[in-house]
Amino acid sequence: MLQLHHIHKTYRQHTVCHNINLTVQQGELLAILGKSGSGKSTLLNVIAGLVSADSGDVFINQIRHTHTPPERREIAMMFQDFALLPHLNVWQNVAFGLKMRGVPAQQARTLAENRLAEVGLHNHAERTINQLSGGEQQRVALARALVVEPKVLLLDEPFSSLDTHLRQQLQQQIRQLVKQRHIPAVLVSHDPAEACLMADQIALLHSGSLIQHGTPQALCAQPINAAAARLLGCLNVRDTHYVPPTAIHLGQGEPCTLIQSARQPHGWLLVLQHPIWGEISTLSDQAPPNQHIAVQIDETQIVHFQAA
Ligand SMILES: Nc1ncnc2c1ncn2[C@@H]1O[C@H](COP(=O)(O)OP(=O)(O)OP(=O)(O)O)[C@@H](O)[C@H]1O
Repeated sequence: MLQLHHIHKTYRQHTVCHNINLTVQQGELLAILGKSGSGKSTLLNVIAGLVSADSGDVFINQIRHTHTPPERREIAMMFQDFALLPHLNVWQNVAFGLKMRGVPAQQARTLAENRLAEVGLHNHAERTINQLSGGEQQRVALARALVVEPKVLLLDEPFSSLDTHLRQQLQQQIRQLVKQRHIPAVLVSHDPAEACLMADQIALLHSGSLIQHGTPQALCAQPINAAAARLLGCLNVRDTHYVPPTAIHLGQGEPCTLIQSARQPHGWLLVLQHPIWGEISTLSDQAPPNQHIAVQIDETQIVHFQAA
């Protein structure tokens, strides 16, 4: 289990982590969502020991690691840019961390090959890194992260350079491995869809503060304020309220002007001008009419944000 207690960090007078408290259980993946500069990487680096917090504590499996050097925290990190060593082949890259820990060469090779098999790369062990695609390189990075049997897995936007298909494959694979290995994992992301797909819980960071924390379903149903709703990628967000697309029904109620329609994989995304609620977006399984459409909003599903 990973626990953060009252983590606080400032750079000069600028607070980048403001009294952060979080717990990630074994086999659970926590996604940290926030805008650029909100403090996501700083928090990850505090967990890894690469940055010292001004105050607060990091616990791994109930043991305080606040002042443990990074190499003794038993944490594995995966980054956006893979950080593989080009002069070593695939299995040597995976075995590198074991070699540094003094594991005998043959044993390190066997363990590396087992991890490569786990990520579907057992036939690529002898290749050089530049003979691999981006997705394969990222799976080598995953095998390398897991081979040292880490107590915590940290993922700093590891999918941003992959195409949609590879990204989905690796997202699923990481989720499965975190469950199988029963380790806590923390994923830093800008992408609400990725966070909702992968995470058991999401923490929303805004200017260094944790503004909301919970399951993806709970957060999307009741975002605490407009900033939280926007971070979650919700449509129909105003500073005072949020209308979930599911609260909007087509075919009766107020006539609305159709501003825009776009075909999506799961139907039509419509943007409408409603006489009371202003611009709203909804999904429809039917092709929209030309200019006007009747819309009813189910007011019971409107979430009103707390006053700031
Ligand atoms: N070593 C440093 N010295 C001074 N300021 C820093 C340092 N590292 C980060 N910062 C500042 O702290 C703030 C948070 O940075 P951080 O990298 O944690 O944000 P982030 O949410 O990960 O951003 P991004 O999504 O762009 O990677 C930023 O304003 C950044 O400029």
